[in-house]
Amino acid sequence: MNWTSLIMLVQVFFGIVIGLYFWNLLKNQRTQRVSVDRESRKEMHQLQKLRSVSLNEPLAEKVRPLSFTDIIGQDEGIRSLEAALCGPNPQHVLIYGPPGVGKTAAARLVMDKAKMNTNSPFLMEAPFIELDGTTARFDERGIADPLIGSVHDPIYQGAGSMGQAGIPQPKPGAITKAHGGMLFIDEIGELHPIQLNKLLKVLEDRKVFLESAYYNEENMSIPQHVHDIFKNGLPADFRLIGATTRTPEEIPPAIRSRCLEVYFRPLKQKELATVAQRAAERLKMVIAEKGLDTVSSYVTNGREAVNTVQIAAGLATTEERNEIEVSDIEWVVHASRLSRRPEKSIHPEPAVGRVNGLAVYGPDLGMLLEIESTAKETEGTGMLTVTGIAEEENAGNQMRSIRRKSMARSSVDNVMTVLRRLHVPVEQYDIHVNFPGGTPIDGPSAGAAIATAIYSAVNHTKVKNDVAITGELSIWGTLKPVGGVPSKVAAAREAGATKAFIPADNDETMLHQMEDITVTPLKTLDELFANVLVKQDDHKRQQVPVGEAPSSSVQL
Ligand SMILES: Nc1ncnc2c1ncn2[C@@H]1O[C@H](COP(=O)(O)OP(=O)(O)OP(=O)(O)O)[C@@H](O)[C@H]1O
Repeated sequence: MNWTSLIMLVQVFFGIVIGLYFWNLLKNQRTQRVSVDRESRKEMHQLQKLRSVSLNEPLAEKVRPLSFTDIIGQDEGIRSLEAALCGPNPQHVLIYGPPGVGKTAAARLVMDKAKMNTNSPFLMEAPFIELDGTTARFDERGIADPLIGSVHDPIYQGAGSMGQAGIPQPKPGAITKAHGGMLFIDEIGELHPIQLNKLLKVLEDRKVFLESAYYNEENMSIPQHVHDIFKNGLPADFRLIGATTRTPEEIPPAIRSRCLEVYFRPLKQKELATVAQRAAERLKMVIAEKGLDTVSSYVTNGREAVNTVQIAAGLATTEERNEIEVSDIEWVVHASRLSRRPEKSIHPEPAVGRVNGLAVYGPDLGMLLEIESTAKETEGTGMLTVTGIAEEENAGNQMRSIRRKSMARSSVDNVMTVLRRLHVPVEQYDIHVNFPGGTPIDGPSAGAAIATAIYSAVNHTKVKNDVAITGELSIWGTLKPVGGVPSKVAAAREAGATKAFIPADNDETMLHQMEDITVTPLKTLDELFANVLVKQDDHKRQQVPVGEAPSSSVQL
């Protein structure tokens, strides 16, 4: 055997070895693919089997509002929503309101309404994307950001063929999916502050730039579309609808200033009964008037009304009835541990030391705030006791937080100064001011009402029972403007008051258009006393001893 044939033999040998290696590699790949295909077919079969099974439509779906007319009691909010989004120049919107009053239901319907307007920039195929602020996870490393989008870097498992080639892959977030349409973020106030800041930037730029340490613009193996995304950003031109149960003050001003603010209000008892009635109709059930009364006096919002009817309907159906009985509703309210709504209403008679103040306890949520005061003449210097208020409060924001004496307590001190200026001998009395009801009260807006209660107690003069008062009191005795006056006046009317006294600086035309209540703007405490205290002739002056509870006082 010569050298040539030996070399050929070696070449053939290596050729066979290399051939066998590649053949083996291919075989392995094929076997792998066959087993992946087999596995995938099995999974697909399983998936189809799962999809073939479906229960009937959940009751919650059956009663979901299908048009704006199905949403009860929110005409004003819906009107603002339509004005903001259904015209030729749609704007970003923030919807405030308590839980379960129809914010989500309205937001889901507004896109269809907008598309009906031929001048609307939303195309027929415009997307409506929903995201929940409470579950939109914030990931500092930006590996997965469902809101803004993220880049799947080649180091991560499952980066696929692009990953193996060292290519970073941009993954669009909700803002890009909503491009050309609307992005609805429920509970927007729960988003992480950094997410909110990023969102703000997107609202400005109408596109989003993603970043990756693995991106290199010189890298020719990176596909054209990836280069384009890193250079020009992903489109994100949408209109935002944010819904929140928080108050406007809790939402960053930068977001608020870019949005039209819309308010959904709590539902009144009658409206809750209508929601319950409609839910029963949609479930093809009959419900008696008394049943509706029971539902509406226990539930606090539309969702609770609908849920109560659904469970009661379930009870009736299992007993093959199509009528929901009062006992079904009673069973549900007790099983759900619902308690009867405390209906605040004015007292039937005027009394000494008892005043109807007004407060707000959430966006657009006003309430009648009872204030009571007693005054007992004393030998020495009188003592002042204030109960039912918050003792201290936290103010400021996340950057700077301060603790201060409660504003309600400070207003009582201001009141004492004003009364001394009016020559009311407050230091000769032990005075007790109480805010009954169990909710710690805070804020300065009850100043005028507190002054009336103390003045009334010291002078044994009754306060009219059908009047309600709001207004901060300056130490000079003037009434200063306060927030939430329309909802406070509405709450006063609901409670049966026929006259509301507000600071002159809060005077608005809409307040005078309210039915069943007269709204009077005032400048000073003197004017207030002249209007709200019962004028009595000296001989008729009531004989309630100082400090004794008025006859019509509530038992706590
Ligand atoms: N004003 C209403 N009119 C009719 N139905 C209502 C109303 N409010 C709530 N509902 C019923 O309650 C369900 C839940 O309401 P929705 O999700 O719109 O409330 P929400 O204000 O968005 O509450 P949350 O802040 O808790 O998300 C609705 O699908 C509807 O069946």
